[in-house]
Amino acid sequence: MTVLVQGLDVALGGRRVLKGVSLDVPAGSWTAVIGPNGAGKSTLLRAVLGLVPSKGEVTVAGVDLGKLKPRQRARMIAYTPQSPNLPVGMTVFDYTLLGRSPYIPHLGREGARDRAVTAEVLDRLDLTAFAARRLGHLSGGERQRVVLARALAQQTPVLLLDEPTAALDIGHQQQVMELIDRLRLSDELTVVTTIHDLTLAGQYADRLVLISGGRVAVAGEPAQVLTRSAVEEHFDARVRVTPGAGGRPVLSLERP
Ligand SMILES: Nc1ncnc2c1ncn2[C@@H]1O[C@H](COP(=O)(O)OP(=O)(O)OP(=O)(O)O)[C@@H](O)[C@H]1O
Repeated sequence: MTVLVQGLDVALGGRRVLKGVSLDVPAGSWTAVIGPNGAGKSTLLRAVLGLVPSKGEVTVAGVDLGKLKPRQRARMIAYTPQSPNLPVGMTVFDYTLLGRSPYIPHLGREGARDRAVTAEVLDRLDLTAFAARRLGHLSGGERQRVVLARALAQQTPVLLLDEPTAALDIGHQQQVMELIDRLRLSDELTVVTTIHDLTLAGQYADRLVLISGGRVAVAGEPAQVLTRSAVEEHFDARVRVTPGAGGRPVLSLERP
C-alpha cells in the first residue's frame, strides 16, 4: 500500500517542528528517514499515525487515515515507538498477543489463529524461549524485539518503525533488518523506519529521506543521499563514504 504524505506541518509547544514535509513511499518499498537528533523524524511517524495534530495530507492506498476507525487503522498500519511504555508485569507472549487486538471481537477472546500467529512471530524473532518471561525481566534489546513482535503480529500491510535497531547488538540488528526485508518481499509490506545508523539505512532501504530542521533536505537512493558533504552539512560529522555491495554506500568515521 502506497503511503503518501503531502505538505505536513506540525507545531509542538508553540514551535514548528515539521515544515511542509512530503513523502511518497511506493507499495512494497522501504524508506528510511534519517537526520540528526531533534530533526523531526519521530514526529513525522507520529503525525502519519495521527498521534500528534498536523496540517497536510496523509493517505495510505489513497485512504485518509484520519477518517478510519482505530480498529480499521490498526489493521492497515502498525507502529513501534522509540521508547514504548511497557507493562512490566505482562509476559512476552501476552504482550505480543496484543498485536492481534484489531482482529479479536469486542468482549471476545483471542482464537487459536491469534495464538498461532503470535507463536510464529516469536519464533521468527528468536523469542520463543522468552514467551513466559515478564517484560520487566528482559534486557533492553530483548524488549525492543518484543515490541517489534507485537507490531508484526498485527499483520498489517504497512509498518512504521521508530529506531527498530537502536538497542540491538550487531547480530540482532542484522537479524531484525533481514527479517523486515524478507517480510517486505514475501508479504509486499511497505516499510518506513527512522534509523540512526546511516550505513545500515543505506544497506536496506530503497530510498532515504534526510530530514534536517523539520524539512526534507535530500531524498533519493542511498548513494544520492549519503554523500560526504550531506553528512558533514546536516550531522556535522566527518566521514568517508565508499561504495559497498550493489554500490550501496558504507560510511566510516574519519577523525577531524
Ligand atoms: N511534546 C513536545 N513539545 C515540544 N517540543 C517537542 C515535543 N516533542 C518533540 N519536540 C521537539 O520536536 C523536535 C523534533 O523531535 P523528534 O523527536 O521528532 O526528533 P527526532 O528527529 O526523532 O530526534 P532523535 O534522533 O533525537 O530521536 C525536537 O526539537 C523536540 O525537542
